[in-house]
Amino acid sequence: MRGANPVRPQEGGDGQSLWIQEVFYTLQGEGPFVGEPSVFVRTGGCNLRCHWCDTDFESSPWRPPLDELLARIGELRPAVCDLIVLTGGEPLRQNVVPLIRALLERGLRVQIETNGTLWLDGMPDDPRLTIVCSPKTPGLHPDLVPRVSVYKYVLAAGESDPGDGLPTLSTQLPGQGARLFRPPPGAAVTVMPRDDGDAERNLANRQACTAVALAHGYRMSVQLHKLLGIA
Ligand SMILES: C[S@@+](CC[C@H](N)C(=O)[O-])C[C@H]1O[C@@H](n2cnc3c(N)ncnc32)[C@H](O)[C@@H]1O
Ligand SMILES: Nc1nc2[nH]cc(C(=O)O)c2c(=O)[nH]1
Ligand code: SF4
Ligand SMILES: [Mg+2]
Repeated sequence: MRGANPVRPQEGGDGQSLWIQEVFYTLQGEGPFVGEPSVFVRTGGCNLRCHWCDTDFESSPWRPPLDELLARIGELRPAVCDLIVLTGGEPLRQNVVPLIRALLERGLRVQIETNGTLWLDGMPDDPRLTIVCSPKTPGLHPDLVPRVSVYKYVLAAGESDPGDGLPTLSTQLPGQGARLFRPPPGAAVTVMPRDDGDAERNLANRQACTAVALAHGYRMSVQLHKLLGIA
């Protein structure tokens, strides 16, 4: 929300009802499953406030019971799609473990998009659960790090470290220096150009991101959905 959202702490709760911004059927536009038909579940609220965040996650009053949410996912999901993406806002801010368990029990795959600062006890350890972490802070939750499949860094021109190409500025405070979390050796790293809402800057961000990917051997992900003009 371009740094305009309230910072909300992690909620406890039994996960039997969740605050949901939207549920929609689209193509995964980012990361390891890019291009795959997916049902997105966007949870409300976030525990961070990234000044360049491109997403609204505060405008929905919907807090359905789990069964109602699962029914909505079922309505939107054609049989050809078995991928559910949990995003937000910050999906691990709420207790999404019961939702994840219910989706896995239905034979579906689940991918989480997370900022990596939170964790939930009882998170299933299932090969059909994929955690993609997009670091925003110098530190991540220690229990999350071993569960991350891919680290996906958002990059802007002139804001990456010449040593490893990864971000050098704070995502929370415009213009402030910060060395964001660095992945463990051998971890899968994807870089993705930041959408600054300006064609010229976005071109520079894509060019810078391409150069970093080529120089450091990272995978490059563009936000496919924005190129296609879909949600
Ligand atoms: C809106 S966030 C929600 C999930 C989680 N809070 C996170 O940050 O990973 C989903 C993805 O969009 C990325 N993102 C947010 N704003 C962006 C922007 N302006 N340009 C490119 N990617 C952006 C985030 O880094 C993250 O990978
Ligand atoms: N199509 C599409 N793919 C996405 N991948 C991550 C997204 C997000 O906002 O978490 C996103 C999104 O908002 N739309
Ligand atoms: S952590 Fe994710 S949802 Fe929260 S403000 Fe940053 S990019 Fe947006
Ligand atoms: Mg998005």
